[in-house]
Amino acid sequence: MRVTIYEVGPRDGLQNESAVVPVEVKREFIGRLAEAGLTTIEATSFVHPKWVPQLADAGELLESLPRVPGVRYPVLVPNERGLDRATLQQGVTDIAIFGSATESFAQRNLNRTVESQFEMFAPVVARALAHGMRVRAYVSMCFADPWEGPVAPEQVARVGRRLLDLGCCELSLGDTIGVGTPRHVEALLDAFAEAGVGPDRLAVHFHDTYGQALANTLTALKRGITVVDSSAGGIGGCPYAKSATGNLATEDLVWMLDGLGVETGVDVRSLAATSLWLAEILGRPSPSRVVQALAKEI
Ligand SMILES: CC(C)(COP(=O)([O-])OP(=O)([O-])OC[C@H]1O[C@@H](n2cnc3c(N)ncnc32)[C@H](O)[C@@H]1OP(=O)([O-])[O-])[C@@H](O)C(=O)NCCC(=O)NCCSC(=O)C[C@@](C)(O)CC(=O)[O-]
Repeated sequence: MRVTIYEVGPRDGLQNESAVVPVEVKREFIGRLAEAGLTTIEATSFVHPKWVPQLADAGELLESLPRVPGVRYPVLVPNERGLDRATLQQGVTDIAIFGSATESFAQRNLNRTVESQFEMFAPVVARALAHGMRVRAYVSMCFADPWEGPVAPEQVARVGRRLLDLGCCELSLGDTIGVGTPRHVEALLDAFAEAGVGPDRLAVHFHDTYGQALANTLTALKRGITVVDSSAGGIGGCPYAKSATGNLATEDLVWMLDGLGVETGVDVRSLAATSLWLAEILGRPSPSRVVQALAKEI
């Protein structure tokens, strides 16, 4: 078995830093992630720079990224303006749109209703596919929403199905505020199966607020999912969902997968060294237990 790790640290992680990280640091971070063996590294976002100033340097960053054979750098794109900006850059081959399962988050994150988000995304996906790009979709607030409480799995599956039907090749299921447990994961995957979406088209994206991300990931793997999102050192969050903390740490994920004999191609020690380097720059320790444990021997 092989699991593809979809690294989101440079985007999901750095978008939530209070300080703006210099473009040179981002470039070195991404280069080091590729050296550690990660092959899918979500680099940045072409969202409105006023909404996420931390990623306002998206164009400059992409221009200067090392082109490593076999390494892809997907970027978030919410709308046609974002796609215009992304396609100005050489070598953008993968984009991701990001929808919400709930009205409250759709409004706060996209300034749209759940229904009108599809109208915004449809031309983006059509144009990106015509350019030969690969398009992923996210659906956020898959288990609960800070303003609306628990979210019904069927509601998430309905939104997710519509995002996939736009022509996206993969749907990443976001536990944006990190409250889900394995039982919720089972129920959500049942709802997707019911809606005709199997694990081959799904990825999982767990924030680790309540320490459940690894257990949730294992549950998803047992259900046949083979693409897992995580962020180096466990940095991350979402600026429009204040209760969101970091993603599942990539080191915690790799440690578990190594132990299970599942191939990832990632060197956990090299990755932890990068997270320690970044933690020094960010001025606070990595929340990852594996990074903390390896710090003693690196
Ligand atoms: C979607 C919008 C743009 C709508 O924002 P809006 O204000 O409704 O935009 P608009 O379409 O009304 O346009 C207003 C102005 O913004 C400009 N504009 C419009 N779009 C862009 C763009 N792309 N780049 C640059 N400029 C842009 C546009 O050109 C126009 O300029 P004007 O004509 O007034 O001079 C805004 O809500 C936005 O940027 N939202 C992004 C929020 C975000 O990035 N959140 C974090 C990522 S999602 C996440 O983290 C969750 C995830 C994916 O990790 C999964 C999980 O954990 O659940």
